[in-house]
Amino acid sequence: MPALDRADTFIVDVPTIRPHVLAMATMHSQAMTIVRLTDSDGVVGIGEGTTIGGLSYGEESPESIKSAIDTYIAPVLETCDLSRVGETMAKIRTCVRGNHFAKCAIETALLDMAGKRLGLPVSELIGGGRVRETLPVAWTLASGDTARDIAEGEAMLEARRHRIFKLKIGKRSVRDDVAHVGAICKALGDRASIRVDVNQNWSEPQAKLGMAMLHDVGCELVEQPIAGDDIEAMARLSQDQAIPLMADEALTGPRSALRVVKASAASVFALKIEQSGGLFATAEVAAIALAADLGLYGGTMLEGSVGTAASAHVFATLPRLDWGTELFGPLLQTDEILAEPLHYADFSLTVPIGAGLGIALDEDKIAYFRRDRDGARLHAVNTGA
Ligand SMILES: O=C(O)C[C@H]1C=CC(=O)O1
Ligand SMILES: [Mn+2]
Repeated sequence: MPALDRADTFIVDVPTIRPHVLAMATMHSQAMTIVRLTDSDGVVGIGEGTTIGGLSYGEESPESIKSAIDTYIAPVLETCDLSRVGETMAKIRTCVRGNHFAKCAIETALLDMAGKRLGLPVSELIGGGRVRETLPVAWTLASGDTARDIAEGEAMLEARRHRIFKLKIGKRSVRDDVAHVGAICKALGDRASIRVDVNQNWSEPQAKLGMAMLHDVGCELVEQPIAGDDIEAMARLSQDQAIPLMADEALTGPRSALRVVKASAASVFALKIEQSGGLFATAEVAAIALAADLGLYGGTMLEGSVGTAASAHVFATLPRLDWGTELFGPLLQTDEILAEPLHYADFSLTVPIGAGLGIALDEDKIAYFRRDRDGARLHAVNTGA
């Protein structure tokens, strides 16, 4: 039986190509907690735990992901047959509550190992297996400046990289935000799909006003306008407003997905592997949405290439992907940590075909960007504020 030989975890900080302005934080770099598991047969698997703006997005931080793995999950792995992914994850769940991002990083690494052992891509080990080779990819316009966002959108269209744009709003007044979205819809809307993400920052009255105004300016979708735990208010908005409401922060795994469906609180689900608690759990969330005839969208926590590849393998198994994906995380970073970058072309990402995740780390880049290599080089700018 393959047992754990080594579990390495390290945080990697890579700068972003420009400030990324969200309602709750402005990012200047991304912090990725990478886990590398090696088993007694020498098989290696990698996974990623990543969030946005330190603790400003969710309940786990890069540091808490690392500490949950090092202190509580690795000792459980030492007692497991690592070739049995489901059994290993079930054992971890009995010892560790919550900590979905950390669990997702581990499950990703175990699936990478399982795929390498079997000679199959991870997408063949999830749900009903792979049904698509490429995924449409949105880009987030979030420079904080309308003219710069329009220029960036034009450049993306010209390069045939993206024709779906998500705008991050919720930081300014509703009217100022809608004016910003309206200007972008006017400039790009006949050639692109324009959506917004409020990241929970509106009250219900603000959301009522904002959603009605956004619909009028040509915006196609509103992601998580209000608090993700206010299912009743999401249901009122979803039923009363013409513009579709997409649930994001409200979805933290299959049970929450069922609650949202039962309340008719959203018409589209943003699927996220980390928020859901892993790749298998994401497939379960998707199954609930499909059974309820909701729209599907492949979301991101702005992971780097490891988490993005893992997400791509899950999204490649979805029979429907009505709203595309936003798996652009690696493109927001100034540098690539893979030996071979993921392939983006023709408005799409190609799902890797090799065994496991089908990717390999560039060890020199990892050595350069590791936070423990030369102290807190980028950490100060990575905490949100
Ligand atoms: O969906 C989120 O809330 C997180 C994220 C996705 C794209 C982006 O720019 O931020
Ligand atoms: Mn979102």
